[in-house]
Amino acid sequence: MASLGSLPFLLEVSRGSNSVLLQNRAVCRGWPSAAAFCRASSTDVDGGACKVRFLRVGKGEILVGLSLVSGKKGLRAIGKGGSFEGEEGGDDGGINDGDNALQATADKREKLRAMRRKLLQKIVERRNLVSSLTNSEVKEEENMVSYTMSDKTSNPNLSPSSGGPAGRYKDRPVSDSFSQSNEAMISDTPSGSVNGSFLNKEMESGSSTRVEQEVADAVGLTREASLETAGSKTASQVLLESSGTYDVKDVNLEDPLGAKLDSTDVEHGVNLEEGNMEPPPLAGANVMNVIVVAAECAPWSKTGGLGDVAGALPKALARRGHRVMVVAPRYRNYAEPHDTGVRKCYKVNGQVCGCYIICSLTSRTRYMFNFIVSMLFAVQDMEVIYFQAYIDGVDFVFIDNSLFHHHENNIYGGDRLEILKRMVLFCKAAVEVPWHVPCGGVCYGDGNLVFIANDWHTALLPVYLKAYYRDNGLMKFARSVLVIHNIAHQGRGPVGDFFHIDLPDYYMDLFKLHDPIGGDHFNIFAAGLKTADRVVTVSHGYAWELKTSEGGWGLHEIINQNHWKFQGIVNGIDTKEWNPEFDVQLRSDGYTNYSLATLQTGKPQCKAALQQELGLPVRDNVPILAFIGRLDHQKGVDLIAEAIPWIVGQDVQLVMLGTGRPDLEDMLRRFESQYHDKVRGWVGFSVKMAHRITAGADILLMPSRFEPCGLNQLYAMMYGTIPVVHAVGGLRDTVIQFDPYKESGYGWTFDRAEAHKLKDALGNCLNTYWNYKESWRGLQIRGMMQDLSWDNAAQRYEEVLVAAKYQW
Ligand SMILES: Nc1ncnc2c1ncn2[C@@H]1O[C@H](COP(=O)(O)OP(=O)(O)O[C@H]2O[C@H](CO)[C@@H](O)[C@H](O)[C@H]2O)[C@@H](O)[C@H]1O
Repeated sequence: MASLGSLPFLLEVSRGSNSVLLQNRAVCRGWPSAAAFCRASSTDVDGGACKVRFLRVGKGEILVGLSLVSGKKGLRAIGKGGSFEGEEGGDDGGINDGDNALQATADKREKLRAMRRKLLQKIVERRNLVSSLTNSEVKEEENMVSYTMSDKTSNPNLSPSSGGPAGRYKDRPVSDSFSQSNEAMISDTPSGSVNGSFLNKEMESGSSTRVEQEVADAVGLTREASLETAGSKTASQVLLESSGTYDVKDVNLEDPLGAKLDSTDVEHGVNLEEGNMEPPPLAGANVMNVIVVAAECAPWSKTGGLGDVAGALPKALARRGHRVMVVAPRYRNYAEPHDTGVRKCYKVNGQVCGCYIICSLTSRTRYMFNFIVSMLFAVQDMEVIYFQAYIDGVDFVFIDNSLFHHHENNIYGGDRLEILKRMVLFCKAAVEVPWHVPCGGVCYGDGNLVFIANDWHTALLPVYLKAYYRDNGLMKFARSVLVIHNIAHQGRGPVGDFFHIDLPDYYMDLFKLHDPIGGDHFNIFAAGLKTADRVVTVSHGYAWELKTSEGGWGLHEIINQNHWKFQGIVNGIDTKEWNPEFDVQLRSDGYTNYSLATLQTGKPQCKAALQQELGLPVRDNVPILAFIGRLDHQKGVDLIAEAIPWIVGQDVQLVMLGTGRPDLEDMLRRFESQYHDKVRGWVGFSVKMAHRITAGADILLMPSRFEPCGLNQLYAMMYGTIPVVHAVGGLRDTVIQFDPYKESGYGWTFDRAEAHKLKDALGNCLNTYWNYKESWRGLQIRGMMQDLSWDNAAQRYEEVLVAAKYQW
């Protein structure tokens, strides 16, 4: 029995030759006087000897070692009144570390203390720097706001840089959210970096990498173990924790030291609790490295909802404590990311040598066929350059190659083989990012790693992960999750397309799908669904629909066969980008920000500004109906067209914004010229107008034939705009029908994608708008009060990531 007094301690349970059981390690920290306990899971101790040791990192400078040997399940070590004892067959062998070990550990501890002193010194220096900058920051923020208000540049996303403390962005355009994030970084970060988010990260990591290693050394862990122990914490978190300022309340949360030190550092007089401490990760012990791979990512590239999700979900995952990266193609020269200097070559558009050999071994004819294919489509070594930026807690990595250039307005454009070539290169380059691209000085590595691929464009990633790496004993701990945003697009082609994706012959079956009409074809989504460790879709309603022959678009059987790994999670929204209170698009041209408290004045002002901007009669008492979206069959814009004679017969105004099918674009233009006093059809992609219409309109129409989730109805509700939707997919999940008796619900729904159904629902909606003002206000308030943020969804995603991680 060893007395510990009342000092902080770390209890570490290990088994066999591993000094640390990374996945099943049980750690206990706290004060021995409390009844702290550590329970090792049965897999830790069943049938094997366990060693338990205490590491003390406190002022008393006492180290106590103690061994427990147990062949039984449920080993427990219980601390009571400053002493520890083994239970259930545990044998408290007493202190068994020799003097030498004690001396070595004492040395390490001394090293740690020196590091901590150095670190605290840095914190003091940086804090002083921050306070000296505070005044100038405030001024510069004001400047930036006024600059943005007068901004009349054509790109709605860009406003001139404040040229403020984020000196990195000085003298060049930077999106408003980036300016904000840089400012937030400057004020939030305990170290008070003045160099903008990316430099801040670099600064943190530059020193933290060293410190991490030293900390790991000091407690006898390998570097990998240390990184994995710290889970996916950012370098700054590791730093803070190693400096003892991390107030750990969750017993599952692990850090290399595990010691809670006094928050007031006597030597330097720094009260760390007053600083901007990062709270413990919400993900607890589940923190991991997450890489979201998508063909588009807002605000850099966006054709629709996928861009929004790729821009927002990662931030929510990062807020939970995960180390998160987004990988997207670099379609043009973006302002924020910098060249990492990393260059790699990947083969595209043909067979790899290994594949030729396999083919030649199996069949002479196949060899000949491959040979001809390779003659027709020469194998090319394409060099990619990796760019990187760190914004809002997320690493954004952009893959550069001339194949991607100038495609930001035409991401899925070009002929089938061109798109395929882009996606092959993108997926090949993305899957190796965790090996090659240092983010904040440290690569993600492939342990504790989950990729999140999105739609067919990146559905090759799970396949490459398996075929190139896991089948060959590499990336053994990396997993993949595939998210279905829209099953209608699948990456289909003739079977011969298989020879462009560089996979061994025996992978062909994954891609081959029989179409009742077209016969056998090549299908990328099918292969991704079969290969991914988990599959998610973006609402519960759509998850159900995908399993039906009507909703699965030919993939329902595969989805049903993989039911066990399939799940619906309703999208969230970026409540910073899409929030009437902070929306930067509402700060000029007569628009105004508003909240629930100022809804009664703010929204009418936005409405008047919208009418003014679009040249519609400025009238407060006329409801504005809006449609925003891609002009295609999915979105049901033709149902609005069918209902237009009835619509224009009402005292309403109609505003439609969209791009897509040329015939539907023409239709918008025609409506505008035909009903010029009531209808506006804006053909084009304008983020600014999407925000302004959402704020100024009273009613949003979403007659989608199918809608996996739908984001516009969520944005509408946040802005007090009432949705009228076809109850399908995610629209059914998110828009609850208004009940006038209970005064509940968020809008109107109709059950079939037919024009008369739309008219019925819209008629009821307009009746309420004109005659039941209180009910209308109730609808607005309920909609605005919902928590539609990504935080809930991120938690659900985390469950999926964990399930994937532990799947073998
Ligand atoms: N002309 C235009 N100008 C400016 N902005 C425009 C625009 N047209 C569309 N947008 C914007 O693009 C986004 C569209 O999001 P949606 O979720 O409605 O659609 P999408 O069908 O692309 O996404 C797919 O993926 C998402 C994400 O999972 C699912 O919600 C959805 O159901 C599924 O079809 C919104 O941010 C909208 O404002």
